Amino acid sequence: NPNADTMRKNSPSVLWFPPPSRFTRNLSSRLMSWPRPYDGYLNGVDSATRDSAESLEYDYYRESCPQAEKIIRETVRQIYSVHSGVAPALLRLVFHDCFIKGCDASVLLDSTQVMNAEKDTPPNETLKGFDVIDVIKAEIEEVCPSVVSCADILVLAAREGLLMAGGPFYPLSTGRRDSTHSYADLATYQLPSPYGDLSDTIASFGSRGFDEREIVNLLGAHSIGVIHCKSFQSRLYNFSGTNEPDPSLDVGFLDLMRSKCSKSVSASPSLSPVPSSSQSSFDFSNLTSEEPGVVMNYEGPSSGFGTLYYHRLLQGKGVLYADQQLMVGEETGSWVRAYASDVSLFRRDFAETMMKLSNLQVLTAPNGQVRHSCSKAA
Ligand code: HEM
Ligand SMILES: [Ca+2]
Repeated sequence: NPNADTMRKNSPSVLWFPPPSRFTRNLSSRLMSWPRPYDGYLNGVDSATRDSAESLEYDYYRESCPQAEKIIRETVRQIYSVHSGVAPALLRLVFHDCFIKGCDASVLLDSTQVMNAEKDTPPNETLKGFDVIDVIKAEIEEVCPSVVSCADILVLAAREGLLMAGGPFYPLSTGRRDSTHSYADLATYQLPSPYGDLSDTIASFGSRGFDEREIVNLLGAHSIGVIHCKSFQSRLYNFSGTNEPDPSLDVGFLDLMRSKCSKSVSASPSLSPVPSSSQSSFDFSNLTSEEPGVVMNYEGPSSGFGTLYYHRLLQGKGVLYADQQLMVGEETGSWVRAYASDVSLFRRDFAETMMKLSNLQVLTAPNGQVRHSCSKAA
């Protein structure tokens, strides 16, 4: 594909990571050339389904499975009490699901002989929380088999996790249905790259109906969780092939990040397999990774959801290039300042943008299905 080849040459800085071996085996060589994430794909939201969220219903399972939301809430709380990493894991999982063909649980499907799954693509290499969804689904299946969709479980569980992590609550309607397909090539090309510049990020979110205020707001999700070194390694040592660090990095921050991420990691990104959702022991150990990285609330858990992220951007201390890019735009920059100085504004907006994200392009009856196991189409 000469076209993709040219794009690759022209835009080395927006690539994700070199593909892991499993990916190499699974996907055709066409995908190896990895163009910019959005070229030719600015059709994220299909207008025919944009308003499908209106067919969701508040408390959709009140008769068919009244216990469902309680099971989700309690299971997430229990897991959170031993693994607080469940909150960021589920939040990111919702984002990666809803951005690719809407909130239809397409991200949860396993690869099969005939289909490469989203979870096996490079942008999803470090996604976690699949086993958490499996545990919740198994508990719900015991009381109401094949009634509650994986897509609903995912958005509800993420909301509960966020609440545990100190984030705001938001009401969610239900009645989403699950896809029968997983879209590996869309995930490969359309999930935002950590090396994307502001215009890439605006294009990606804009094509899904999010404006600049909402983008700045949603990225506040990077207040919690872990960012592994390989997601920002080249900013520290070899930015855009210059053999120099990213000049926009604060000097003290550069030293701090280098002390957490040694130069050698960049040469060989981990080829560890994507966590399997079909494992039998539910110890959730893959919610905590051995790989080097930075914990987003590294200055202390007491700082509260939201504030620190924006203050860091103001000081040139955004961890991802894409984070720091929010400061280069006039409008995005002023939203960073607004959220840094008004945490309740941030939280109110975050509740709203999370509702919007959770309702993106949903599948509702008679489309889609309700899976019995979230990693397999029914
Ligand atoms: C331009 C947009 C975005 C980019 C480029 C981006 C990229 C990334 C990257 C590279 C990581 C680290 C992965 C790793 O090293 O393992 C990460 C983590 C994370 N992202 Fe984003 N992200 C974006 C937007 C979002 C949004 C909109 C949300 C949710 C609303 C989100 C939620 C998270 C969370 C919670 C984590 C931590 C995950 C964990 O600890 O398990 N991100 N993101
Ligand atoms: Ca999806």
